[in-house]
Amino acid sequence: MTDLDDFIAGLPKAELHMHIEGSLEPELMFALARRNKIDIPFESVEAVRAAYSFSNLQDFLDIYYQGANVLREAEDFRDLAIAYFDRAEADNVVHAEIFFDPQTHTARGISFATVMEGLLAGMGEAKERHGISATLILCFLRHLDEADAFATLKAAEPWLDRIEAVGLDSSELGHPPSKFARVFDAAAAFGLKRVAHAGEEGPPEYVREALDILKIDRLDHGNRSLEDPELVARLASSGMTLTVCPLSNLKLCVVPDMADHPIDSMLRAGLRATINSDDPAYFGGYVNDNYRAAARGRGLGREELVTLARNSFLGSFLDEAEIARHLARLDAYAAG
Ligand code: HPA
Ligand SMILES: [Zn+2]
Repeated sequence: MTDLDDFIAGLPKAELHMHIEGSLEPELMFALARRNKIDIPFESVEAVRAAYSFSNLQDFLDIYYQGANVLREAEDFRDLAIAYFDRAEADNVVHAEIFFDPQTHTARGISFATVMEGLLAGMGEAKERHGISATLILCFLRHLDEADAFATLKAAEPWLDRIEAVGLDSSELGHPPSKFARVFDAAAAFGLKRVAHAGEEGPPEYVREALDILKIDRLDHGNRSLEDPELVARLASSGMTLTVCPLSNLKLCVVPDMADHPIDSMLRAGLRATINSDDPAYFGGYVNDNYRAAARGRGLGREELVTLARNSFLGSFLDEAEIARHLARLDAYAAG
């Protein structure tokens, strides 16, 4: 490990863009398949990993939804969450705002309650064991229709005190944010915060829709905003947080090479960019791997790394006092 790797390892950070179903490692996939007596179309853990070669977002999503099929019981969701938090603790993640995709499970006959009970149990144990605070972001699958999203919001009603925000994920192209205008309005009326994936593969116009129509509090990915200088200026002046995912961008061919990643351009443009792992089991690394890959690819130094970690707290949905507490720790670390 280099000095910079060590510095990244010790940096206190929040993770704001991580799909819990995307943290399902092949080893756990096999263990759950065995426990639940489910056939999976792979011979070995190595064969699963070998299948993780993607040329775009849809390529990945097809295999990601297939992987989630082993998740059946509340205990499975708990085990999944615990595995993520154990790994996150090793990366000095002190706070995590986690996406989950209820429709991936309810469509298979798994109840909303089963998913919630399992995830909440894992989050409770993470708090106890590691002191990691965590909240949940319910993502609507944008390839499904508005009625399905509304049914999901309805199923979430008994759990709203344990859900921080709604989000929007899955196949972006052809499914603009405006498709979910009324669902996001309804979520806002429940007092939920709003985030959306936009500008990963979709055009800058989708980012504008997410801002103007969904009234998002945070932008997931947002890479293609950079094609539109006026949009960049707007995102910068409004202090919008972008949850950027470097290894995901590389694996899904959003960037051709880490040397071409725009993370430092984003910072120079005044954007509040953060670094996150997206789907760590599928993209070859957890959050510190993402910091390291970006640092190597773009020659980031300590100052930029501290800014990225600072942004992760500033962009979180924690209250001001908690943010101040985390920033004081971060400043103490950065001062050596
Ligand atoms: O990066 C992503 N984009 C869209 N949907 C997703 N679902 C999991 N990860 C992603
Ligand atoms: Zn994502």
